[in-house]
Amino acid sequence: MKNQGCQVEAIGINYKICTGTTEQTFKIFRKPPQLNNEDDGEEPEPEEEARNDDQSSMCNRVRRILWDVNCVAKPSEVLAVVGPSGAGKSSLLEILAGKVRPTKGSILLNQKPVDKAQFRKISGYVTQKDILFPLLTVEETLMFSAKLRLNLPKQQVCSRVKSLIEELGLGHVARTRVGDERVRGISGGEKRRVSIAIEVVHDPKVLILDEPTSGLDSTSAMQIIGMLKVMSESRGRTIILSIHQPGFRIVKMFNSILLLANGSVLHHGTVDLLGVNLRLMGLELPLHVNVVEFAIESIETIQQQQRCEEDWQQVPQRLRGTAQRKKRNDQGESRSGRFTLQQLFQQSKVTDVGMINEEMDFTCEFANSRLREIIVLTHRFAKIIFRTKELFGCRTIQMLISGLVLGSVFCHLKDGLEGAQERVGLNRNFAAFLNFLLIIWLILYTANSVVVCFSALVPNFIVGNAVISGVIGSFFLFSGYFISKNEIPKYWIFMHYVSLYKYPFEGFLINEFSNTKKCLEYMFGACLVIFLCIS
Ligand SMILES: Nc1ncnc2c1ncn2[C@@H]1O[C@H](COP(=O)(O)OP(=O)(O)OP(=O)(O)O)[C@@H](O)[C@H]1O
Repeated sequence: MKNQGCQVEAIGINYKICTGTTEQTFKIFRKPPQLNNEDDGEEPEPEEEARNDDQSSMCNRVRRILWDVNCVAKPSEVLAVVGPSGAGKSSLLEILAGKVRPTKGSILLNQKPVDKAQFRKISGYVTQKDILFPLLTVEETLMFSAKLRLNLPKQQVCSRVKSLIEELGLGHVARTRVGDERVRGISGGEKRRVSIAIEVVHDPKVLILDEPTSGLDSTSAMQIIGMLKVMSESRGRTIILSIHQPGFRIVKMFNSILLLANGSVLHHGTVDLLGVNLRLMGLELPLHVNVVEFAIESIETIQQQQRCEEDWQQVPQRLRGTAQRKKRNDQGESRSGRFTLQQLFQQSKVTDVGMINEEMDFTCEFANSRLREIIVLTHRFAKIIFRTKELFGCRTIQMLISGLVLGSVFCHLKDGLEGAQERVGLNRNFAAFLNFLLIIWLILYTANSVVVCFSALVPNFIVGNAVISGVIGSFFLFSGYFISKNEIPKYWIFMHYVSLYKYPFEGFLINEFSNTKKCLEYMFGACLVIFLCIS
């Protein structure tokens, strides 16, 4: 595979979510609604129209998350997405990473529509929340990630992981378990670095990071962004990251900034350009505040001005012209030198797309075969299971008890036909079929309710897991499916009545066989026993 860069471009991204539904009945069978062009004032595209039709009946409240977002991230550059909390940074990154489908707009990779599957192979995405295996050590976590994503000899994989650990300042915790809220492990900042390392280990062409510096001290944050900067410059990688309150030195490392507020782009360009625009608007940068921080702080003003502008757009053109002339005379355009913030910010949109080679070769396979992936994943799973001593112990005890119970139930079973259930064709009757569906539906809901009930009662996942499999298993065992009520030893009979499977099982029998006059036992070709009813 050639060492080429990737330009990632977002064009006209709109993203809306449905926050209220009218029809809840079939919601579980559908994807969460993400609604379209209700207030666009634009013709929906065919695909959107279809989705709209499907969902419009369900959604009565739509929330706009992103609105006409355009941006470009070039190879060898770091694009920082900034903005206040809730501005839509994470949503945009999820869309760029192909995790979420936008309501409208497209993502281009080197000026071609992105192929999601291919993009996943050449990119890395670090989510805002650290999703790690608490029982693995830092080194093991990275080793498994490297083994899955690299097709290199073990020695090289080890040395790459070791150097990454050193580079990210994780050397002192390399052999410490990651941990979670139950078992104390590495710190929050160290977890953040591990999450980054997992995605960096295979050296992706495009790296998308959602707040990589959150929870880090300023030195560590500097170190991380510095590492990403080096990655982008030396290897031509494209880095897109979101960040809150970057320091002076960090801001200097960004090649371009995308300032978001309320899902709209207020600035897309260099940091210097952002400073120039703010000054042109009469917003003087205070001492000891960097330009990005100041721009975020000034967003209130921008939003106010936007609202004024929107109101202004409502005024008829004729009146607007008169008022405009009056305003110019009153203030003197050249004296103030002020433009609306929106106008100025829009001017700074990046237009220089640069020279990108559209013929870049992206055909690459996964690093390892499916078989090897399964082996690596099985190894990891086995390690985790072995380390979950409580779960391992509970499962072993549970298996032993189940074995003993099974043995005690079936040890006196008679040979021959007696006690065995006959399996014959189901009742071919529409009412019986509907009844069958109803029973299935009831079983599903009953099982669901039992699980929810036990999950509320037990203290944690491990105990819950063991209890629920034991309870469900014994319910199944004593339901009458394997052994009839009369054959169950007296000391276990209570379980038959407690079993939640007994009732649907009998319901099925009644539904399928009652009054069907099916023959249950033949002798010399003649029917001996007919299924009339079940008591
Ligand atoms: N699935 C969803 N359901 C409801 N609201 C959502 C959903 N996804 C995003 N939002 C809302 O969209 C807005 C933007 O969210 P997003 O997480 O993208 O913001 P952000 O800029 O990354 O915020 P922060 O910096 O706090 O992480 C928020 O107000 C959030 O509540």
